[in-house]
Amino acid sequence: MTTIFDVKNMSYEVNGKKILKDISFTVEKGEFLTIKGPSGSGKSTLLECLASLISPSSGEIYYKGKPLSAFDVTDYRKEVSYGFQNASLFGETVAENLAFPYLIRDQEFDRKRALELLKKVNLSESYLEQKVTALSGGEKQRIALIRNVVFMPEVLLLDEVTSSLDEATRHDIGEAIRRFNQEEGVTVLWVTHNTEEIKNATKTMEIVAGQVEVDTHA
Ligand SMILES: Nc1ncnc2c1ncn2[C@@H]1O[C@H](COP(=O)(O)OP(=O)(O)OP(=O)(O)O)[C@@H](O)[C@H]1O
Repeated sequence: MTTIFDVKNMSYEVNGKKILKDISFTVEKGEFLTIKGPSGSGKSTLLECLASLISPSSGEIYYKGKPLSAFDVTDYRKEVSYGFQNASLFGETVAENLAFPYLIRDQEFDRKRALELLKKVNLSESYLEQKVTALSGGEKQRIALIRNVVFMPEVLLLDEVTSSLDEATRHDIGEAIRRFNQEEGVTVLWVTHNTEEIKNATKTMEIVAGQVEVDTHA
């Protein structure tokens, strides 16, 4: 088994207040972990640390055995992709957004791959040429999700990506995430409170008073 994350005695402190208190846990390759906890408990803070957007105040996060601080951030982001609520799209069209991952890799846009991904989140091919300003919130969220997996990452970190959406859209996105995990082996860490979404997980983590409690689903 490959250990993806090994979090060792990590704390995160802001303005003298300890949000995460000396937490330790591991995440193995292919796991589907959901993270829950009361508002303000530190769920986003934890994901932001794992995404290398912020640094822990103390302790260390190892990614595949190497401390996060030793990685080049650009290389790291290619492997560990981060999606959040109300993710913003840019440019004019959906195609521009899905072409962006190719642009930063100096590669030619693969239209076929883009169409295949649209299908995975239940959107028709015509969406490729749609203007981003014409999309609904749920459509934007689906495009943002597939933009994260144009080049399949090793890890998907997701922060409440479905919380403002209706049940049907939620289901579509949840199903796509489940498939990325089961069919493509992506390791998923997903902040969500939705019981349907939690059911797909192999583990649930709860953050309570700065500590993590892990429940391995039997
Ligand atoms: N940059 C910051 N400056 C001040 N306080 C911060 C900062 N970042 C986080 N916090 C505080 O840390 C705590 C944890 O925030 P975080 O966003 O991680 O919680 P959360 O569990 O994701 O909450 P929610 O479910 O409401 O999104 C909160 O009390 C928040 O106000």
